[in-house]
Amino acid sequence: MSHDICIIGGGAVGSTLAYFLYRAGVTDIPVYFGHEETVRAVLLEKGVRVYDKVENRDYIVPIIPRHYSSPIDKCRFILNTVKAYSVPETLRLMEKIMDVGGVIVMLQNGIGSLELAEERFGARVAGGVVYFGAERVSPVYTVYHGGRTVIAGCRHGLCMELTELNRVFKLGGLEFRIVSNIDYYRWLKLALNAVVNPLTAISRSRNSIVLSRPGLELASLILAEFIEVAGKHGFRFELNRLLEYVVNNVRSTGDNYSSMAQDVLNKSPTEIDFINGFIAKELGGGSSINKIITLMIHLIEESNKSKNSVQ
Ligand SMILES: NC(=O)C1=CN([C@@H]2O[C@H](COP(=O)(O)OP(=O)(O)OC[C@H]3O[C@@H](n4cnc5c(N)ncnc54)[C@H](O)[C@@H]3O)[C@@H](O)[C@H]2O)C=CC1
Ligand SMILES: CC(C)(CO)C(=O)C(=O)O
Repeated sequence: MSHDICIIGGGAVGSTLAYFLYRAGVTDIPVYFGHEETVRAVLLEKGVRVYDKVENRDYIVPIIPRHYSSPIDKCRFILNTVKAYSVPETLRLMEKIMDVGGVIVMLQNGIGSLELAEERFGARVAGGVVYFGAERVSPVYTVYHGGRTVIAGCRHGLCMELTELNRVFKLGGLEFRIVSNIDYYRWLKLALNAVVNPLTAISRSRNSIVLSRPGLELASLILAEFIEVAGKHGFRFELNRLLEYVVNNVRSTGDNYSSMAQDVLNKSPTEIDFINGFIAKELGGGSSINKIITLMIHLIEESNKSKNSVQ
């Protein structure tokens, strides 16, 4: 079956994107899930439920649920919204469902997922950074907490096809902005996630915890190292402006549990190696704050796996 837009990963971000497409009048979006039970639950609900906290309204978003092991569509655009650690499992699926001339948009936080997809699909891949907060309350229920922007672009060429996504998402109320320097925006987003995600995961708190005194002190320490690493890659950032950017973004998603806090609360693996772990590695070893934070999150992951964890 031929479709314009398909989504891989019907979690918080995938469901929210399906919601904005639904608002634009697109109702036949195949969404690929990781579990058969979720496919059945979506069929039963006749869609995924999305609560728009900004509007204080609940929606059943009609989608076509698929299991990732049964790739039966041909898609012009593939929006990949699985977690970074699940991306390798989706490479074969993307190969099967990408139409001739199709474009993949990799929307994971951190560094590594876009690179992996580019290795396989070359210039047919775009990167995207998501500036909204969404919480997966159950496999078929997502709360959208606010923020209305996705920034996307290709690293090898212009990807003019993306203008079509810009048009359709705009109709639904989401700004899908296309840029020629997507790497700059990926680094900027890395700064935000390096602060918000581990601090909320360690404290098991909503994003607004970052605005507390110790939150902001830790943010400065994390960002100082981030600036050093970004500089080595040719991106210059200034600490006070980065802190201001983090504070503004935390304010607009303050009620959200970051994706990493959700992972920790759900006892799932986290994306720490793609975020703070990446920064620590690029610093070249030693006992950096990003290294310590990475180890702390790994410790929490271990504790979540073991019986020692307090329920
Ligand atoms: N939740 C948020 O507020 C934000 C999340 N992000 C980023 O977006 C990405 C997705 O995050 P979330 O939506 O929060 O994650 P999530 O955990 O809610 O959703 C991921 C979905 O992918 C599915 N999945 C796993 N393996 C799969 C496979 N092989 N095939 C198909 N589906 C598979 C899972 O079952 C799940 O439904 C992450 O990189 C995250 O860091 C970025 C900005 C905001
Ligand atoms: C923007 C933010 C911090 C929203 O929670 C996010 O990217 C995430 O949760 O991973």
